[in-house]
Amino acid sequence: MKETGGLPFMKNLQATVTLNNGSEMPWLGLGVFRVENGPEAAEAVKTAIVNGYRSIDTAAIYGNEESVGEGIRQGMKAAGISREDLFITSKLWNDDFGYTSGIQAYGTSLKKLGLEYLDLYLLHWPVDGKYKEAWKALEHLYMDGQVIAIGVSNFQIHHLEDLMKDADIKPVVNQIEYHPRLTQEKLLAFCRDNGIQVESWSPLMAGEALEQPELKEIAAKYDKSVAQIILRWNLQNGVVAIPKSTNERRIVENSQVFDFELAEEDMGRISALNEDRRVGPDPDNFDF
Ligand SMILES: NC(=O)C1=CN([C@@H]2O[C@H](COP(=O)(O)OP(=O)(O)OC[C@H]3O[C@@H](n4cnc5c(N)ncnc54)[C@H](OP(=O)(O)O)[C@@H]3O)[C@@H](O)[C@H]2O)C=CC1
Ligand SMILES: O=C1CO[C@H](CO)[C@@H](O)[C@@H]1O
Repeated sequence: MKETGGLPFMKNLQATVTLNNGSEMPWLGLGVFRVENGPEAAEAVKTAIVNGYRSIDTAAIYGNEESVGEGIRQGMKAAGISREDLFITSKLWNDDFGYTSGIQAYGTSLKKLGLEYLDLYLLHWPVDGKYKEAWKALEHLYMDGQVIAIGVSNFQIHHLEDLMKDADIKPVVNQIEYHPRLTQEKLLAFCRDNGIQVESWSPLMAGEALEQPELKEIAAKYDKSVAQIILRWNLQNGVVAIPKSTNERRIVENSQVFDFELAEEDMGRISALNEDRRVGPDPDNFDF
């Protein structure tokens, strides 16, 4: 494989970033939102693991934890790896934001997944008036050794500042919508300054970004697909990415982003596509 001179820390699909609690998280993982609980979810997870993925991102609200667990077991067996080689994330859904309910929901997710622990457990959305109590539940799970790391998702700067005022443990990760149309630079800088790793959801804009003419032009220049260009742009910005696919060819394609490097000029061209445009809900104005 060609050396990526500027980025010696991201050599391949198993390359990890060290989180603020010392644990290691792969730079790239598989997302499984909108994948029904059943053979398709299990197959996608197994396919990803067999093709070298080590990180899987699910959530209680996706309703597919059982099949994701099945895929994990099949994938480990087929790839000849063990649980410690994987990084599994799930998320506490908003309805369970409370101390006792948060702890119980974690147990339910583990049971559905058939796992003894998660590598990362996230608060799914910053539910007003509830996220601090829910965070206490995650802190308990962490202090009790039941989970390797805890973090948040969809938190804006003001949510993070408010949470960290009272928290005993800092979130390791903030998983946010992030793609060339939504670069959230202030939030990224805040997370960087506070040692919180940013992770991108809908990195491909749920598919919408793939027809963008400027991205197509850059893709042609590097002889890569638009998806690969976007994912590489994520990594070079220091952002972990979890693209979703249930198609084997695209699962593999999305993983082939460690053998080339985008020039500064092209990184800038991609970032300049920002329009502060979301494909998902606004963390300051959601009603679920
Ligand atoms: N924390 C949060 O609030 C949220 C978290 N997430 C997480 O982030 C993950 C990724 O986000 P998601 O919204 O799924 O969207 P993505 O941006 O990952 O896009 C997924 C879509 O792009 C298609 N696709 C994937 N790879 C390629 C490719 N190489 N070429 C062409 N098309 C491709 C997929 O279709 P196909 O499967 O047919 O390949 C699918 O339609 C989720 O699955 C979930 O785990 C998502 C939303 C919110
Ligand atoms: O992960 C998720 C996928 O999208 C859903 C609705 O848009 C959200 O509930 C959730 O954040």
